[in-house]
Amino acid sequence: MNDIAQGLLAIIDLHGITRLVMGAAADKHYSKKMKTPKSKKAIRIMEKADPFCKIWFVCKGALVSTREDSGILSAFPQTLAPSHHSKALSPQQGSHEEKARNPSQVHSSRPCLQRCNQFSASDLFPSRHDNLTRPEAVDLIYPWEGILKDKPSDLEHPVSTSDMKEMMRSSHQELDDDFQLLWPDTHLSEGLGMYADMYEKHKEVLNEIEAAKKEAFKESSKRRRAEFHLLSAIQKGVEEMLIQERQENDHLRSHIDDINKKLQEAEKRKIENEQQIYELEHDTKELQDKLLGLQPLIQSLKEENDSLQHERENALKKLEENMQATRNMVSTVPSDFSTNEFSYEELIAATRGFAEEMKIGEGGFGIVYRGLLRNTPVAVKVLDWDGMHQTSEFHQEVAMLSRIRHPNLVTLIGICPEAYALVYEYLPNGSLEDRLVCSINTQPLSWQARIRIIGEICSALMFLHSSQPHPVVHGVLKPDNILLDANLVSKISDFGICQMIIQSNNRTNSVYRTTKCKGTLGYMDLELIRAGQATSQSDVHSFGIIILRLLTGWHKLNISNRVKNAIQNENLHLVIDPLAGEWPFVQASQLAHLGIRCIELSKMKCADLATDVWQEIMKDPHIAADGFTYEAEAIRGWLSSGHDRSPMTNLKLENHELIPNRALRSAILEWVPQLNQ
Ligand SMILES: Nc1ncnc2c1ncn2[C@@H]1O[C@H](COP(=O)(O)OP(=O)(O)OP(=O)(O)O)[C@@H](O)[C@H]1O
Repeated sequence: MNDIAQGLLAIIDLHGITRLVMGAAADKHYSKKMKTPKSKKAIRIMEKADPFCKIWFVCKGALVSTREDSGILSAFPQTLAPSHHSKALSPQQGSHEEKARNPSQVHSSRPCLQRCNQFSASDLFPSRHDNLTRPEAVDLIYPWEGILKDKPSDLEHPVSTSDMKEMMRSSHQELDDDFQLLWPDTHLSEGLGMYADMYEKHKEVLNEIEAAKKEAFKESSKRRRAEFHLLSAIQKGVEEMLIQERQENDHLRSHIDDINKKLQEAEKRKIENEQQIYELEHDTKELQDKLLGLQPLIQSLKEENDSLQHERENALKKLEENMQATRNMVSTVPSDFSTNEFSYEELIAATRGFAEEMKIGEGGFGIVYRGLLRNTPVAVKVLDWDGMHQTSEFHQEVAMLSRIRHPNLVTLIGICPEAYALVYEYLPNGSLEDRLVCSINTQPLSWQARIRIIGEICSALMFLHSSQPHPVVHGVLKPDNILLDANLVSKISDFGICQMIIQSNNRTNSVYRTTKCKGTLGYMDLELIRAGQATSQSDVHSFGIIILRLLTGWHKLNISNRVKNAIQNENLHLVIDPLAGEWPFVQASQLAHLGIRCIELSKMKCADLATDVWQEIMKDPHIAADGFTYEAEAIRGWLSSGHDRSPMTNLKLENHELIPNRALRSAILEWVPQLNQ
């Protein structure tokens, strides 16, 4: 409660205070001329305080003014006004009983109180208060001391409650004494004589009036208290309500602010979206226009594509026809065909007179020299030929062999009958044997290259075995006879030579072949050797051994039994050649089975690479992004297992698209029935 005056008023009402002494102004403002209170609080108390409360306003120890308890005094009948009837009152009856019940009210009804207007502060307060070191501090009684937290500045030195009570008691006593002086008992008894009855009645009436007044005052106080409590409660409620409303308003305002912000953002987004839609519509329209403009181009491209497709089909058809014609040409040896023949002088010039430094090596059939013939690098094989009398036969056989062309057969360029020499294309990367033993510190062949080479050898062998009018058998197939070109593409050399030599020497010495074919025993079937015959079965057997050699890197006899055991013991992974890199186990296992199968097939008369082996290698050839042809299932498996590099080149594949190799497929399909005839 910050309004002190209001607080004092409430306390006056609450406690029914009827006597109050309070400061009229701060001491420093005191002047003798001061007749009314100057402090705002004092003025307000004077104006608003309960009319029953009499107030003495003091300043610097002097009484400045008094506000009478006009409510009570005015309630008295005029006849009882102290100035007229003071002598009619019985001091004993009036003072003592009433003093006991409500001394303040009794005092207020005493005529002597009228004199208080003329009292100085020292008159009002007993002499002992004059001894107060600071009389000006006696401004206000604080029975409620502690309730008011802040004392007003002009009430800096309030008198204690006990002091004030004492002051009041002394004052009452003094007033009683005055009565005693005015109405001594002797005068009363004498004066009442004739008016005794009247006096008694008067007294009764006065008592009744007094009682009624008390009752009225009590009621009024009670009502005011109730009103005060009610007002306080209402005020408190209103304040709480206001606080709550303020909080709600704040909350509502912040909520509205949030909504406004969101609205603004939504508006912004809406504008952006509209802008985007507009741009998209614009772009769409532009694209549609462009598309319309491109329509003729698309149409012409479509037509071009159709015609190209048509051309392609025709080309394929032509290719197939050409292939067929080639096959017919190969199978039919024209009588007038003339082989490239080189003179002995030419060979001497090409090989620098068969110089030692031009010698590449020596095999079972003769010595091989490197040379440059007609600006072409060549390999010249001078045969160790002792059947001089059969020159015509040699000529015929070689002529036949020189017509056989296949990408995986070393091309026989020509012959030199004078020197019994064969002139071949030169293959710079040596033999498969050299690569397998990594001679001259060459890199080992990868498993991809090995699988490719197996396919190439199979293809070449099939071609030889299907040659017309009679099949060409290699007879001594081994890694030394498989040469590699600059791109490590494998080519079989010496095909037909063994057979030719055997045939030419058959009549004289059947053991010749085996003694001459050094290093071939591991690749030839002993039974076939004993039978003294080189057949396609012997080639299949050798091919099986070569497969196992490429798979394991072993150069051992009995290799097929060792691989078989590994398969049975489920430890094939222990026998595959680690130098070839990380073999895909499925392919490695397939190759192991294929190699063993070839060896077993060779024992049967019906062994056929095309139907029994090749079919397993290629059923549905597809071209991958690296340009190589693969079995569709194998290359799909390769790609789907996460590989993105070429199995052949190990370079990254540009894409994973596979194009069916229709030409090869149709060739295979055509081939197979022919082979089976
Ligand atoms: N066309 C060729 N180009 C390059 N080198 C060749 C060519 N032909 C053969 N050679 C090499 O000449 C050497 C001798 O080859 P040759 O074919 O006479 O014997 P071989 O195959 O090793 O054994 P055999 O003839 O007893 O089977 C080998 O090192 C071989 O690699």
